[in-house]
Parts: sequence; C-alpha cells; structure tokens
Amino acid sequence: MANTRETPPIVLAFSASDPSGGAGLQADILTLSSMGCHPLSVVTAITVQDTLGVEDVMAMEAEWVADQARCVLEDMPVGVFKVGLIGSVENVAAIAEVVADYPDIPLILDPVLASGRGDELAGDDILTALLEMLIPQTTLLTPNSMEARRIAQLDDDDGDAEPDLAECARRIIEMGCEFVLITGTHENTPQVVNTLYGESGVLRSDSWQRLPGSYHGSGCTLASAIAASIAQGLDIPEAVKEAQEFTWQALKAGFHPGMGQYIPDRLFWAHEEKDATGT
Ligand SMILES: Nc1ncnc2c1ncn2[C@@H]1O[C@H](COP(=O)(O)OP(=O)(O)O)[C@@H](O)[C@H]1O
Ligand SMILES: Cc1ncc(COP(=O)(O)O)c(N)n1
Repeated sequence: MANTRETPPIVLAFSASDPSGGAGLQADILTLSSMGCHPLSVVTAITVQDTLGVEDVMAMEAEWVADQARCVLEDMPVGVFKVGLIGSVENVAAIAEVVADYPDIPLILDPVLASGRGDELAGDDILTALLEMLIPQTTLLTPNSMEARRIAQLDDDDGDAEPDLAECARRIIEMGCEFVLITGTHENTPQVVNTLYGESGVLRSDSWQRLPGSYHGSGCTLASAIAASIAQGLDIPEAVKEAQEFTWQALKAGFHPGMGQYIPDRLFWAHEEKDATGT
C-alpha cells in the first residue's frame, strides 16, 4: 500500500556546518524537525569549532551554494527561507540572487556576525553585502542587541548614552526589511527582553527568566523555530512568540557535553515524554 502521509511544511536553511552539533545547520535541522517541518539544508560553509569557540571557517564556493538551492527548489515546495552563517561576500550575492527569484517565500535572516565567545564570523565586507543585497529582501531579521547596533551602525557612537535599540530597529527597517526581532540576552537586565518591531514601532515585547550559563546555537534555534512556525501557518508576531517559548524550553533542558557553552536540547519534548512514561 502506498504511503499516504502528508508532506510536512518545508523550510530551506542556508547555513554552515558546526561539528559540535550545537549551532548552524545541525541546530537548524534539529529545530525544524522537532517543530514538525522538513528541513532542506544548503551548506554555505564548513566551520572548525567546539563549545569553546570557532577556530576556522571555510566558505563553500558560491556556485555550489546556488546550485544546491536551485536543485531542491525546483523539486520541492519551499514554505520559508532561513539564512544563518553565510561565509563570504560571494555567497551573500548567490543567496540574494536565488531568493530574488522566489519573492513570495518569507525570508528569516539571522545575521551571524560573531560567535557567543566573540569570534568574528562576518567581517565588514560581508556586513556591507548583507545591507545591500539581503536585508532589503528580508521578512524578519533576528539580531541580538550587539548585532543590531553594528547593523544600524550605532555601535561606535561617541556619546555616553547606550544607543537606543528602538532607534536601531527603526534604522534597520529603513534598510528594507519588514520586521526586526532584537534579542536582549547580552543586555544588563535581570530578565532577557526580546522586542519585535515593525514599520509602526513595537509589535510585541516578551520577557524571559534569564537562565544561568551561555548557550551554543541559541540564536540559530530561535531563527529556525520562527521559520518553522511561519511554515506551520502562524503570522509573524505569533511565530515569534511560539519560537521564543520553544527556544527557552530547549535552553532550559540544555546539557553540558564539553568544556564550554551548554547545548540546547531541541528534542526536549520527546525526552520529557520519555521520562514521563518511563519508556
Ligand atoms: N541565558 C539565557 N536565558 C534565557 N534566554 C536566553 C539565554 N540566552 C539566550 N536566550 C534566548 O535565546 C534566544 C536567542 O538568543 P540570542 O542571544 O539572540 O542568541 P545569539 O546571541 O546566539 O544570536 C533568545 O530568544 C533569547 O531570549
Ligand atoms: C556554523 C555556525 N552558525 C552559527 C553560529 C552562531 O551560533 P549562535 O546561535 O550561538 O550565535 C555558529 N557558532 N556556527
């Protein structure tokens, strides 16, 4: 008898491999699968990293990035694009050209500029390319507060006052993306406050209990969880809420397999069910 299972929503992730299994394409595959989507993975780069930090990045040739994407796009109906670490200016151009041919597919862009430890993952050349070619095609950008200041070019203000994140969001939206979710993990606040902005200003702001420790791949998990929620039919504010909840639960269930950061457990619900039933 033929298998009649309905095809799950499909998300195409452009991201780089992380051999530690915590971030990048491994985080995307785990998150998207855990949230009921089928992940397509277009490899943009290979990294040498562990839970302590990133040692090296080798970008894939841009033609290979475009070919991987076009091949699967011609075969399967993609619901959402998610972009993480890109690796080179040429790869930004290749991705921008591919997604321009699919203007109806929402694009979630996680601007991976630095690792949790602060290793630079995108230089100013890649940032400029993002601003020119990809941010204008982005539905939702998910910077942390440091990335937001760098993208908005408000990080080197010589005034005393901390640049206002709302002003960063306003500038980023002026650059052409529709929505910005700025995460507040790196702010000196008792709770983590994440704020979603649209053209009209703040659309929602959510506070989360600050968990102890630092988590490898938390940003990748959040962006993929948003992509999955949109692919499942939620609108942007609802998808952002659902994805933050998923990410917080995954972080709370995180484990410490090595010498550095914790790794989120993106299959926390399956492990909870297993614990509850004792199977
Ligand atoms: N220590 C923490 N406690 C609670 N939530 C956290 C913590 N670290 C990260 N998060 C959550 O994980 C998500 C992604 O975090 P973020 O800091 O943006 O990641 P990155 O800096 O890796 O891009 C956000 O929703 C944020 O609220
Ligand atoms: C391949 C790859 N992609 C992304 C990140 C950022 O991870 P985080 O979500 O912790 O900022 C990373 N360290 N490695």
